[in-house]
Amino acid sequence: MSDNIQNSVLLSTFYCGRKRYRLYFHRNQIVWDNERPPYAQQTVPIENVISVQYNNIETHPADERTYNPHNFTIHYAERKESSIWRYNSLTLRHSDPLQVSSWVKTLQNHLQSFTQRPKRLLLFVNPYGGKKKALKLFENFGKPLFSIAGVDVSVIVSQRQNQIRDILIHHNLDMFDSVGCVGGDGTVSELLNGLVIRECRLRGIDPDNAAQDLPKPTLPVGVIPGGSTDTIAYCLHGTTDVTTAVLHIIFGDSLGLDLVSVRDKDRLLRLFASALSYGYLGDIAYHSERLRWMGPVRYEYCGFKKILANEGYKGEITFLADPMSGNESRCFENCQECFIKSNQVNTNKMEKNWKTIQGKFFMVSGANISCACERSPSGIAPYCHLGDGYLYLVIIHHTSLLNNLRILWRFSKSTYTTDDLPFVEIHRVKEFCFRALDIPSRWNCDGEIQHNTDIRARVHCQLLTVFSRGSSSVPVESNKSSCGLCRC
Ligand SMILES: Nc1ncnc2c1ncn2[C@@H]1O[C@H](COP(=O)(O)OP(=O)(O)OP(=O)(O)O)[C@@H](O)[C@H]1O
Repeated sequence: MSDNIQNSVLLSTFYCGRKRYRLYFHRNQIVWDNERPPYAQQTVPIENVISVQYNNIETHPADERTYNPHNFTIHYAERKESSIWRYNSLTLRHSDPLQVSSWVKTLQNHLQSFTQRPKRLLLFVNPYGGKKKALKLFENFGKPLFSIAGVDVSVIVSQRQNQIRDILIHHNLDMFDSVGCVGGDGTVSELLNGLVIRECRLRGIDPDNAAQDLPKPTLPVGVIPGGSTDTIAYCLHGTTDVTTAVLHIIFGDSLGLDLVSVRDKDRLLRLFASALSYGYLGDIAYHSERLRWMGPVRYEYCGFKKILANEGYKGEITFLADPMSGNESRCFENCQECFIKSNQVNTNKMEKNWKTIQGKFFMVSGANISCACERSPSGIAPYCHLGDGYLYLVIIHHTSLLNNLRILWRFSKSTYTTDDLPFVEIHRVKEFCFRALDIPSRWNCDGEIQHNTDIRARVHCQLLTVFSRGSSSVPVESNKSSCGLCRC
């Protein structure tokens, strides 16, 4: 932002209805206060302003719209509780049109300097996920806000699985400056896989060649929750509130999200953003898919059946470990850990410290983010950051049914810890391999089933740019008491 814009000062008195307000604009803050008691003052930073517009004069719908030179509206967002953002507006009136135009021009100039804000968004809507309400969610909460913000949104409602991925790989996207989706983790997964493969295609890179680095997609991504669990949206925004997610896209602020590639011997199977889980969670994903008609409750039903069965899966895990010493910070807005990584050249100079564990496991998970969601406010890897370049390998050895219930109960608490549970191991890793040694389970990869059991997973630091300001550091206590793990 240029110094001239930065230092501009405005001060006027306006009417809002019958109330008189003194309005200031200085150092990027809009402040208004009542001229008469009660003397309430409100401040809105310019970066929280969505748009500033003249009001229209009410005319016959057939007539051309004319604006009222005496009235204007400041559309802005304010943080309510914890991570939740809400839309608000302030309409002001002045008898002198010059006063109004000076405010409108100055504020609009400031907003134009936010060049990171999206103008032309390609938005995919998955009508099949969650409670099948994604389109309604967009129409009710997304469309009006994007219109106020002046974002031109092109909507594609997906018609089949993997269509989003295919469109992104094969179509010309030059007319868009951003892409987004309304859906659950599976929809986000289609989006990110499509974008990375597209970038490979454009740059002539073979994604199946593990020796080549995967390229970073150029388009930033917006994630609007519309699925069943919405772990990725929750970890990005600290909530699954749709309005909050839409406002995060409109603000245009972004952060780098790590992605993890999953390969078998010959090829790239897929990339994921939240978690890759084998055993208990893999089986839940597999069995619950056929019960989709039950809605999100299918996860509880399958989880309950699987936990009672208490099966164990023999396997071998080999991982490239990193000493986790002292790293118990959580990933919130303005995260220093992620910021440092965004400025670091990825040298991959880590000591090659491979370790192998063989055994019978209840569950093996590679978490790329904390995997927090409404029912598990800390997730399975509370200290995993969005863009730290690490995976958290959570290994739960096969144990008694009672111990399984203990771990599920812990996952549903915001004060999650496993230090006193000898059957749980957590390692911070860059890469891991898994080999099934007897009856195979499946992998649950961002909620999607992956049948190849023998895989190699590697993290790619901040490969995706996502619209988000991060979640608030004030944790929200879960108000649901059911088990958290089976829905992660
Ligand atoms: N039109 C469609 N018809 C059928 N399947 C679709 C369609 N569009 C997308 N899909 C697929 O639907 C599946 C489920 O979508 P999604 O993951 O978004 O919802 P969910 O499983 O209810 O939510 P979550 O993953 O957050 O639990 C994904 O595999 C996605 O690829």
